[in-house]
Amino acid sequence: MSATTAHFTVNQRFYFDAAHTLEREIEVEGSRRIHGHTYHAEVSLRGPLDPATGMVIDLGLLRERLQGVRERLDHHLLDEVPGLGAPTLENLCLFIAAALQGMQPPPARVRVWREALGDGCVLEL
Ligand SMILES: Nc1nc2c(c(=O)[nH]1)N=C([C@H](O)[C@H](O)COP(=O)(O)OP(=O)(O)OP(=O)(O)O)CN2
Ligand SMILES: [Zn+2]
Repeated sequence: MSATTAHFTVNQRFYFDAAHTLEREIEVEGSRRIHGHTYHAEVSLRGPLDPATGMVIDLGLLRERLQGVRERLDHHLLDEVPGLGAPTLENLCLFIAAALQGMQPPPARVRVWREALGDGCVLEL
């Protein structure tokens, strides 16, 4: 396979601590009470190599964008974050993907998980 036709997937991770409430059909009381989680997120971008740079994208550029996303989530009450909707793992994946609109290459996968609970969500784009 030649370096000019190959596609690569590059990743960047970040984490944030946030509080939320959630309307659920089970564990109703505890979920309605404000409580917090440490969330982890990983974004994957997939694209060809730029032969001039030897990179799909400079990961520093992705880190800068993700820092902006992190600032909108870290130490926030997720219920109040504009554009998020119900503060679920699924909506966090969509929120992060939307915040990366216009990136080249575009995000191919966004994963959000809560390590302590062992639950997570993957958005394949
Ligand atoms: N499909 C989804 N299901 C659930 C989500 C979600 O985002 N997507 N989220 C939750 C809640 O966030 C919930 O807080 C997690 O609940 P639970 O597993 O009960 O964990 P605790 O908060 O009770 O964990 P502690 O052990 O107390 O830290 C549920 N479902
Ligand atoms: Zn929760």
